[in-house]
Amino acid sequence: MAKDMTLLWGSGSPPCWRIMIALEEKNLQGYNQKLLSFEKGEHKSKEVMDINPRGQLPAFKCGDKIINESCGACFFLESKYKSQGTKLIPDCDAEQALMFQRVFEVNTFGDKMANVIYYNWKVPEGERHESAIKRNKEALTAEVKLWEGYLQKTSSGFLAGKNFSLADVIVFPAIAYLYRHGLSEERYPKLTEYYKNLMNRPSIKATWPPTWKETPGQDILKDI
Ligand SMILES: N[C@@H](CCC(=O)N[C@@H](CS)C(=O)NCC(=O)O)C(=O)O
Repeated sequence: MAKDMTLLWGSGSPPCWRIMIALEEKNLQGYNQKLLSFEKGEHKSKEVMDINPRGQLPAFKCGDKIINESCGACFFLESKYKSQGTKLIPDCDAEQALMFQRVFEVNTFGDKMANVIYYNWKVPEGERHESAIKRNKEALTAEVKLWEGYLQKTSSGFLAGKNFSLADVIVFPAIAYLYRHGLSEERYPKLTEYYKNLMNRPSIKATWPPTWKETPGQDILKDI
């Protein structure tokens, strides 16, 4: 079953990680996988471009079906293997609505995070401004406070309802990325509790980015 799936991935990439968590949760271990290096430019190789013409990771194939968009791949896996492993879409309307809401909010969250973490990479040297850096940091701070608030309102410890769902599969890697880049554990207690609880979940532990185990993180988000 999992043998006809192929995932080309990069360590630490939240989009790649979410597909790996979904595969674990759906008991789809044993898929073909290849860890590629962003540093070496392997995401621009022919092998990747043949699957993902944007030259981005993840590049994911299930049989002859290509689903590179990480959220799409997670929904596809849940839909195809509904009754296998963890049920990731709640039945209850209210929980399902919240799950969809949180899943698609991750795009805004990701953009705001990238605007801070990758500012120097995205903006050429002559076009950089202290005012833009400050504005991006303020926007990310407001965004992180929003997620801290969401978690204050849930008693389950999950993002959408009583159980672990696609919202957690998809958003957890982005939250972990914040901590990897130096987010204060003290300033966001609920987010930190969520992060620390879920980091021990078997699907998350089994797929923890290998490079994160080997190298220290950065402190770029320490004043967020
Ligand atoms: N929307 C895509 C985004 C994938 C993406 O941004 N991948 C990044 C790594 S996290 C990448 O490959 N960046 C290299 C590049 O764009 O050249 C998804 O969610 O799957």
